[in-house]
Amino acid sequence: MITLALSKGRIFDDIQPLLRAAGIEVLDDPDKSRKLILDTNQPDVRVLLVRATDVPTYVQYGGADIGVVGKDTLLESGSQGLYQPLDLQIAKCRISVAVRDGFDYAAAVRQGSRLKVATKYVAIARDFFATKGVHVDLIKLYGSMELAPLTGMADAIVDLVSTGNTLKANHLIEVERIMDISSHLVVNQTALKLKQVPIRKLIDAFAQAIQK
Ligand SMILES: Nc1ncnc2c1ncn2[C@@H]1O[C@H](COP(=O)(O)OP(=O)(O)OP(=O)(O)O)[C@@H](O)[C@H]1O
Ligand SMILES: O=P(O)(O)OC[C@H]1O[C@H](OP(=O)(O)OP(=O)(O)O)[C@H](O)[C@@H]1O
Repeated sequence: MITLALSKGRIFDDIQPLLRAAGIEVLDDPDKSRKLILDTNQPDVRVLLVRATDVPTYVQYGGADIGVVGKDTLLESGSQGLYQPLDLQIAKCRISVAVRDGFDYAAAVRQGSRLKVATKYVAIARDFFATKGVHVDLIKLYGSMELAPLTGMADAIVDLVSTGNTLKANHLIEVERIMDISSHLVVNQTALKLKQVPIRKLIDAFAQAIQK
């Protein structure tokens, strides 16, 4: 049995074409069912639905053999002991710094001001600003980061950007791109040894499908 950990929503949706290319059809619809273990058309492949941030944990501790997770989550929460064989090139976005329209970020950086930065990505933000030599006070949030500059709680946010619509709708401007993000395949190292043939087969099928 191969157990694949996926998060509901964007990653679940975007991985479907790659699963199909590997001959795997998920039989349940996570939007219609409350089931957390989903069957597939392959009797020896099942899908676990977990929170995006929990995917590395399930794979690390062997609750799942493989998983699909954003690079942002891997960088932020660590990827200890995980084999990362493939960039799946799905759920593509970038992680950026954004400020309220009208806030002079360049001047603040130039003057060496201490910036208040709100983010879910504290580790990534700390690294980024440390490399730039910018002093920051980091405020950890779990969502709706856009509100922090709007309410005066922070000068800037570090968050994911894709179309830019969320920033635009909240009168925020992207001022720096920290890095590009996509989702990666992560594999439990013991599972890779014990179930080498089916896992390699799956990795190869995904790799081929990505190239098409
Ligand atoms: N707007 C976006 N466009 C493309 N990819 C995105 C976007 N937002 C997030 N992602 C990617 O998809 C992954 C999963 O995002 P999703 O919104 O499903 O979970 P989450 O809400 O970030 O996690 P959690 O439920 O654990 O809080 C993110 O880690 C990121 O890599
Ligand atoms: O540039 P855009 O295309 O507007 O995408 C960016 C938005 O996408 C993500 O939120 P998501 O849609 O995952 O909502 P959530 O964080 O509340 O889950 C991210 O946190 C941004 O808010």
